[in-house]
Amino acid sequence: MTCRGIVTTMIEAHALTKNFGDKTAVDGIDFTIRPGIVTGFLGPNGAGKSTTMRMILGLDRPTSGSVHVNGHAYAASPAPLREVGALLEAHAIHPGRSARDHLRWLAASNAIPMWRVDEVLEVVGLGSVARQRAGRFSLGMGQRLGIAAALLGDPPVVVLDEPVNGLDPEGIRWVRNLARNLATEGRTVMVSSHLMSEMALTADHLLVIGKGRILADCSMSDFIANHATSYIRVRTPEVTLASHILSGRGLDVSNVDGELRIQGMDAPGIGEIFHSRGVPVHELTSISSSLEDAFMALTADSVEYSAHTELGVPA
Ligand SMILES: Nc1ncnc2c1ncn2[C@@H]1O[C@H](COP(=O)(O)OP(=O)(O)OP(=O)(O)O)[C@@H](O)[C@H]1O
Repeated sequence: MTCRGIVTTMIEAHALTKNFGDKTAVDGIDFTIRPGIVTGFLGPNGAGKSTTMRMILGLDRPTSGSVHVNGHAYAASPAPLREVGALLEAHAIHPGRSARDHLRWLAASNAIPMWRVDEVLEVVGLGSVARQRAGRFSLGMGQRLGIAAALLGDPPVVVLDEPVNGLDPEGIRWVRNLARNLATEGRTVMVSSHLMSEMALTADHLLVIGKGRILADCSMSDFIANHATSYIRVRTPEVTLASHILSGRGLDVSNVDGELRIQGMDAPGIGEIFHSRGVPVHELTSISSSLEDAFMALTADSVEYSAHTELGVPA
């Protein structure tokens, strides 16, 4: 599949805000989504991801601020499906219509040639069920059909809201590869998720949102370097001696509430040193905090519905 669109297309938001009554869903955010990479839009439930994407697509009107695709509001686009392809969480497909007819109807209303319908049905793996009624489709098949609709106009910008929802592992891998291929072709690709583990495998750049605000806007590699930590935890009654010995070996040692956290050597190496110096060790554990942990820590204050409130005790 080739990208016939403009390869410099970007999505740019300035002070983008959306209130629903007295609820602020999106709170004055600024961001730029660039072409040629996959940007992961990550946040816990209720963070404002869908509302932001709906504003990008002109389906919700910002309360204030703006979001532009290729320099203009998307709602003003003369050929919307050729400019932005989108998969939203709740996509309306007439249950009695076949997958093929659904796409043909979309194609006709966007002046897209009919041969493109069969092409995208093959791309998403629905070629063999193209004439079946969409109402009988599984959640995963429905997602594939939604993605087919997003790709129909061969758009330079692709926005996918939680695309792996309902997909089996093979489908998840397929979406991941698809997003990466679309970016490699020079398209602007924005993918939302509430799963850090998924984004870690898909995104080049991360935009983390919590309670309507941007919490991080950085490359995936910077996020990993800054947030994914690993160290060796040591508990010993000889804290001062142990710390002195390890620091003398050039290791990075910190004392956190009486436990030593050591970076620069693995657990067996540290154990050997303590053994040779006769230092008693009560615990020697290799700790690695995952990206999921880092994401949870970053968004901990922004989670709307958390499960750690005890019954009867208000949060
Ligand atoms: N039409 C609406 N009316 C009132 N409140 C809304 C409306 N749409 C969204 N909200 C609220 O705005 C906030 C952001 O919702 P949004 O759906 O954008 O979050 P999200 O990050 O996409 O979450 P999820 O992953 O659960 O879909 C939530 O508190 C939500 O309840």
